[in-house]
Amino acid sequence: MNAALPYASNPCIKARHYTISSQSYTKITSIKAEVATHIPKKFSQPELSVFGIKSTDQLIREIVRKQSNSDTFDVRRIPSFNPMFLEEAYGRCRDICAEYAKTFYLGTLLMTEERKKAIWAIYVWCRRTDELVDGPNAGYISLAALDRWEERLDDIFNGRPYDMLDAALTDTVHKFPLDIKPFKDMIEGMRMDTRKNRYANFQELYLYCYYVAGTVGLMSVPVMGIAPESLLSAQTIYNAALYLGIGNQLTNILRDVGEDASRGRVYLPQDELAKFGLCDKDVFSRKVTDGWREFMKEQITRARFYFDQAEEGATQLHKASRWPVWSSLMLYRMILDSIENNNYDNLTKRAYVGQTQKLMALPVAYTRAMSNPSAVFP
Ligand SMILES: CC(C)=CCC/C(C)=C/CC/C(C)=C/CC/C(C)=C/[C@@H]1[C@@H](COP(=O)(O)OP(=O)(O)O)[C@]1(C)CC/C=C(\C)CC/C=C(\C)CCC=C(C)C
Ligand SMILES: [Mn+2]
Repeated sequence: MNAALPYASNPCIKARHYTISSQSYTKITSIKAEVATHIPKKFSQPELSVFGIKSTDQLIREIVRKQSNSDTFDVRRIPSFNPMFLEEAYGRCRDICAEYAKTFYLGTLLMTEERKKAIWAIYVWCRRTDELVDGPNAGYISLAALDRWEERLDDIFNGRPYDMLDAALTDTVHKFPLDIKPFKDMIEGMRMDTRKNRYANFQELYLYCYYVAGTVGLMSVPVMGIAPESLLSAQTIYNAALYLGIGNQLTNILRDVGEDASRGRVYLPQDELAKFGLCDKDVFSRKVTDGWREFMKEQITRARFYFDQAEEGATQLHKASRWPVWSSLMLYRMILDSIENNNYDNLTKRAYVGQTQKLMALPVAYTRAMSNPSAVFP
């Protein structure tokens, strides 16, 4: 199908005429087959340094250096919590994770006791952070409130938690070498969400995805642990964690197009919508056209690319963490299949993965997770 749209019939095109030949479109759809062998220019990772902030390589290098060198690691006051208090704190984190994130919660049940508690504590902090701008009270959020939330984060890391849920994270940062930087960057992502509800291009969207989701990957690696027998560098594995977060967020954005539009938010890159003769009006009209389907095929291909890049790192994690991470990776990626099965109607339908499908994926995730980590991919 030629996705070219004549100028006259396209209500969204203002000053420029966009065409995409069928040959180049075939090239894009065939890129999926190539993605396992090399990183095609089209989907190479945009660099954060273009925004005047540290590149992801620099960011990860600093985190890895800090975490591998205990005497430079942030000195924290060692909290002395009552064991009963901590048990209740983690129990509340567990209940929140089970209630609000069934897929992640299923993944955590495959983890060791200490790791699952740590992820529940990290999840709760992430969910509370997200709820500041996405929750029922988001209308009252201010930059001052986000600054106060960041001060509370500093207190958590300094052994002075504000409440029981914060205390679970204080205990976690004392048990695992978590760095505060990804947590601070997630708060920066929420500041970005309060001032920005359109994204001109993928570079801008990538920055947002790093802030709200890539950071989750960076937070999680010290808890998941790296396989001692892994031949890959920590930097490579952290990059994979970043990719998993990016893949999750891109998928989340594609799943929630309708829901986000009803809140006046369009995360889809404006220049890529325009390339297919689309604009915000098409999103708000909820009309699933052929142009929309072609646009969605490219978006799904790119999201899958990031999951594919994460696979290499997931296999290099500590043996006890690989199955939960592989499960989470596969289950979230299956949302993309659901969007395809809905014939790309993510404007009126919310794609989901049924419980049976989730359970059937677990043994497949297990076999993928148990492949040999020292078999470094070509
Ligand atoms: C088992 C497992 C993977 C656990 C990770 C659980 C965890 C800590 C998740 C935090 C999720 C969260 C609430 C983040 C706040 C911002 C936000 C909402 C991010 C989006 C998540 C989806 O949330 P939800 O589906 O509830 O969406 P709605 O709010 O309803 O729209 C995100 C899409 C980001 C999620 C990112 C990850 C889960 C990244 C996980 C990466 C790792 C665990 C790294 C693994 C390591 C390697 C080497 C691959
Ligand atoms: Mn969402």
